[in-house]
Order: sequence, then structure tokens, then C-alpha cells
Amino acid sequence: MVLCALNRQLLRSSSSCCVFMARLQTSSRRRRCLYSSTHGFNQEETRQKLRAFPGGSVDLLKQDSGVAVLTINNPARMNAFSGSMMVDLEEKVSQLESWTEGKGLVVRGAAETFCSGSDLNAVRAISSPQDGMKMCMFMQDALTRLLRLPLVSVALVEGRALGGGAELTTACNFRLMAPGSVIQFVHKHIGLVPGWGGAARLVRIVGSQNALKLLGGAVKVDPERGLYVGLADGVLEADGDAPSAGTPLQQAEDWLRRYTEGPVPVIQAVKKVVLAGRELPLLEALQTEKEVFGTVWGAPANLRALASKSKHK
Ligand SMILES: CC[C@@H](C(=O)O)C(=O)SCCNC(=O)CCNC(=O)[C@H](O)C(C)(C)COP(=O)(O)OP(=O)(O)OC[C@H]1O[C@@H](n2cnc3c(N)ncnc32)[C@H](O)[C@@H]1OP(=O)(O)O
Repeated sequence: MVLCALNRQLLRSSSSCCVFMARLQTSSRRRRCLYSSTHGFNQEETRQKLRAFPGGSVDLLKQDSGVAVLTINNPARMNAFSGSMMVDLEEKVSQLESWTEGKGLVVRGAAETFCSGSDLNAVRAISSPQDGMKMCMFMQDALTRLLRLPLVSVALVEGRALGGGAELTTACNFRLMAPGSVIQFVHKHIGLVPGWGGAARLVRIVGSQNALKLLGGAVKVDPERGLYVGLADGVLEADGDAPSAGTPLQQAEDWLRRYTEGPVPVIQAVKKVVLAGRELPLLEALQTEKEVFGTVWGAPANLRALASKSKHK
């Protein structure tokens, strides 16, 4: 009886696991959006509306090392997201989804500051709740897909990460803070709550008690507090303190290397099983883990390691 129930559950979960696996597969197709017409959302229409608020860019540099750098670039507005930058971001995420050689990603802001959230000029112009929610759906989709990339990602936080900028840091696997930097969910001060998925992700990163404190108090999180609450995973060396440590970007790439060193299929598999464990109910996560395991078992990296009789002292 119990076994039958378990089998039924496994069958059910195996079909949703296939869907999850299909979503994890890299392909050159544009991914299906989180939202559709059933949610009153039309991605193309929203893209057109967002393009009416131009300025800045989101730049992507894919490197031979397998680590890409995504730069939020609008320094005149402290790297605030214009509408066209939101569209740029979604397009760059699509490009990363089909990057088969990728292992890691650094997300940073131009000109030594991270991102000051939505461009307030656009926020003022998009003041109807319906249009606000459409912008939210667009950004939730882009940031959820950013977090789901089969790449290990790190937000390099210099200067300030405010509002939507703070939300963006939570769409990366790790956060590294430069001395003097601040992550602040300022939404409450402007009569808002996060809408780009930042609250849901923050709860998973720091727990609901800390999330309530950070959002409810619009707390300024400096590197020390970041480490204390678990929002920051590391703090960079100050410029000049250790010149050999290199620029903040070099430091972030060095830090990331411990997670990106190794064959692409293995690094991507690590990210996929962790993502499944985070997003799926246990049985489905186990199914996905089995599927991903099947892609590395007996594969070249596995055979090479077995042949070399490696020891792990
Ligand atoms: C949906 C809303 C929510 C979300 O998406 O989740 C948001 O993100 S809302 C936006 C939240 N962000 C803010 O409220 C930031 C407001 N700005 C500031 O607090 C300050 O500008 C700063 C970021 C702390 C920098 O201060 P300072 O070093 O003193 O520089 P300036 O204030 O002179 O800024 C330089 C320049 O940049 C413009 N700026 C900064 N942030 C934004 C922004 N988010 N949108 C538009 N413009 C922004 C600022 O106005 C200055 O421009 P000029 O006035 O033309 O010089």
C-alpha cells in the first residue's frame, strides 16, 4: 500500500522532474517566461513599453576562462535600471542560457558602484499598479532565470546596492562586498516592497527573521553586518591594503575560481543539483539529482579521475 503510494508519487514527480530537467537544459531557444497571458502578461508588449524609457546598458563579456562578467552600466544615475536596461538584462540572460562553455558569472556595476535600483524617472512615469506589476513580472522572470543559470554566480558589490539593486544581488549565488559598500532594501522608505523577487530570495538566504529586519527597517547592510546575517559571503581587500590582491573584479574572479575550477559539465551539474534541492520538493529533487548524476557518471571527467586513482588527503 505504502509502496504503491510511493510509486504513484514517484511517477508524478518524475514527470515534473522531466519538466525541470528540460528547463535546465541549455539551448539556443529563448526560455519560456515565468508568466504568460493567463497572468495577464505579454512579454513582448512589456518589452516594447520598457523600451520607451531608454538610457544606459547591460553589458556582457564572455571570457575563455568560462567566467562571464555582466556589467550594469548607467553611471550618470548610479547604475539605476532604465526600462531599456531591463530589456537588455533579459536578453543577456537569454545569451547566458545558451552558453554551453560557461561555468561562472560575476555581476557588477560600472564606475565602482553596484546599482541604485529602478530609474526613479521611469518609476514615476509607470505609476499605475497594472503597469508596475507588468514591470515586476518582467524583472521577476529575468532575475529568476539569472539565478537558475547553470553557472555559479557572484554579485560584486562596490558602492551601493539599493532597492532593485539589492534585489539583483539576491539573484546571484554569492555576494562579495567591497569595503565601504552597502546593500539596502530601501523600498519601505519609498512606500514599496520588493517586487523583483527580492523578498522571496532574501528569506531563503538570511531566513525570515533577518529578512523581516532588513526589509522592515530598511537596514543599511555594510560588509560586517552582511557577513553576520549571511547576506555577504566574503569581503574584498581594500584598495591599497593588499595591492597584490588586484582590482575588485580580479579579486571576485579569484574568489569564484574555487567553485568554477574543473570541467564544464561537472560545474554545471553541481549548480543543477543544488538548484533542484532549493526549488523542488524532496522527491522531485531526488529525481532530478538522479538525472543529473546520469549525465556525469561514466563521462570523460569521471573516467579520467577513476583512471588516475586520485586520493583526497
Ligand atoms: C520598483 C522600485 C524599486 C525596485 O525596483 O525594486 C526601486 O529600486 S526604486 C529605486 C530605489 N533607489 C533609490 O531610491 C535611490 C535614490 N537615490 C539616492 O538615494 C542617491 O542618489 C544615491 C544613490 C544614494 C547616491 O547619492 P549621491 O552619491 O549623493 O549622488 P546623487 O544623489 O547626486 O546621484 C547621482 C545622480 O544619480 C541619480 N540617481 C541615483 N539613483 C537614481 C535612481 N534610482 N533613479 C534615477 N536617478 C538616480 C541622481 O538623481 C543624480 O542625478 P542628477 O540629479 O541628475 O545629478
